[in-house]
Amino acid sequence: MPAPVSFRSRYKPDKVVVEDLSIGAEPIPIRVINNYSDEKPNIFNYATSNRFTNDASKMVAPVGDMKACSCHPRSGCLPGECECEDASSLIFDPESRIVGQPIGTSTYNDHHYVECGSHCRCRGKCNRYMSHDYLMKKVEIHYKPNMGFGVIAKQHIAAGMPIINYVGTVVTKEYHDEYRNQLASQTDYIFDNLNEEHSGIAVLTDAAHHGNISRFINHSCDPNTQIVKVYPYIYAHGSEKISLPKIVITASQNIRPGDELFVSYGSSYFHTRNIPCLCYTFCCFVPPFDFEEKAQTEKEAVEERAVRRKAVRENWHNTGDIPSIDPPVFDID
Ligand SMILES: C[S@@+](CC[C@H](N)C(=O)[O-])C[C@H]1O[C@@H](n2cnc3c(N)ncnc32)[C@H](O)[C@@H]1O
Repeated sequence: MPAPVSFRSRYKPDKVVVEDLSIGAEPIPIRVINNYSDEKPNIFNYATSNRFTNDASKMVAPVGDMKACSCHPRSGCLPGECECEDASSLIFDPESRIVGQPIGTSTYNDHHYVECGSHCRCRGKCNRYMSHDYLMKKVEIHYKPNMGFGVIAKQHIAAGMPIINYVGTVVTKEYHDEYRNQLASQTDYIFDNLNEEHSGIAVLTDAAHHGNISRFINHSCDPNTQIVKVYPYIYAHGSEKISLPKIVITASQNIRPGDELFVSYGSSYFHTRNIPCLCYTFCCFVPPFDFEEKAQTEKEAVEERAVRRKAVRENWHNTGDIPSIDPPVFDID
């Protein structure tokens, strides 16, 4: 009689290539799984908060310049009474879930939230805050041949819940244009958190060398997360400086363990880089829409990515110091 095959032995365990990507910076370790090769993510500084180039930090208004709410600490900061609440386009329930707004879209420009904090009269005791500097959800980074590394949820995340802040080096657009050429293939991790609609000042968050797991979130034309801009203060009209929002990635639908997190980069991301979108969703809005044609371009894209990764790795081995091409920075948060 053949020996019974145990359920476990039929499945290969995941190959862990990094035990904790955050090297202890996050409360929950982040494993990196690559069942295809020994490749690890390119080297970067894992960080839980933004850092600013000198030019960008001069643009950010000091706390004293910004307005806050004058609610009593026990008032609960209710709509119609709280200035922070009234300045927000989103409403949150007591568990900090987005409610009262059609969710499921990813256009972050329409979604902003002003959270209360220690600078308000309520001292932030009202729980009207949603940006967490640390990762509050269990996730893993998994390698897939078509898109490279991506973020996989390892727990249920309810629709509307914040997941992680997009963290990187904050630079003004002008400054970035200047050093963009040096970075050439490193522009994959730039988030355009343009503040132009408020102040005319354009700011980017670049997570190429400094960032957290949000830099690994891949694109889908049918994403399950959306971006919310969270302002720490009420924007003071007429100010020459900006109130810089935190970029918070929130679940736009219920996410189950094993689901990959996707955000929408917008079609211009793919047009400017001339690469195909490989999300394979039926609502894919990036040409080519033909699956056969896409399969060919996918092969090219995978090859091209392998070449780019190799170049970055070689640069790292030769110079031993990729972060040296980063602009000078200092931390202000
Ligand atoms: C912000 S990075 C995401 C993390 C990346 N996968 C990695 O391994 O570092 C963006 C890059 O991931 C890949 N990518 C993400 N979503 C994709 C998609 N829908 N189709 C094709 N490539 C995608 C592209 O190479 C893109 O430039």
